[in-house]
Amino acid sequence: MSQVDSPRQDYLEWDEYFMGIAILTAQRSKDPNTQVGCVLVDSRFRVVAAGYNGMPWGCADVEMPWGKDAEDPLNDKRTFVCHAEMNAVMNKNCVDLEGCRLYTSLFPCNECAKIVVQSRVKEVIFLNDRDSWQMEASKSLFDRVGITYRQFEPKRKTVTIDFTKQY
Ligand SMILES: Nc1ccn([C@H]2C[C@H](O)[C@@H](COP(=O)(O)O)O2)c(=O)n1
Ligand SMILES: [Zn+2]
Repeated sequence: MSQVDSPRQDYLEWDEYFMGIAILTAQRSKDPNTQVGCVLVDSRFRVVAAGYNGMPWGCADVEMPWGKDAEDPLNDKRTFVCHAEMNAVMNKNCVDLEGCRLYTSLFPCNECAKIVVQSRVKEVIFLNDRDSWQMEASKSLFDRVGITYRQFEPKRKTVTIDFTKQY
């Protein structure tokens, strides 16, 4: 058996690891159009929260609207769905989120930005962005209060999870 005395080089970097968890978390979402995942990480690189977009607790997914109906807000998912970021903050397993980093697969909307600010998160790392007034409002809010944000720049294209492999 061959022995090596040097550490692995191909390990995941922190950003890849946490964004990977956010993307995996998004796979729990029932939204047929867009699945978003979010992870909160403390200053000691511990995951303290995770969330994905979904209907509020107790709502039967099959009874809720999943489309966007501009005519009838009661038949529009946007009226009801809880965003990944909000769910992550609500699900935190620590007392407060001051100084935490937030990893999200989609830039936070203006409503979640308010929650992010109030939680004293210090940095937002996002995978994708949208050209919308909601995201623009979030950026102006983050700029005002000094929350930094940056797009995740992957060094690798894929991370494979193979349930059939022996780990
Ligand atoms: N930062 C965000 C942005 C959006 N979401 C959720 C809200 C909806 O469930 C979905 C977007 O649906 P679409 O407009 O693409 O039909 O993503 C979120 O959780 N976090
Ligand atoms: Zn939001």
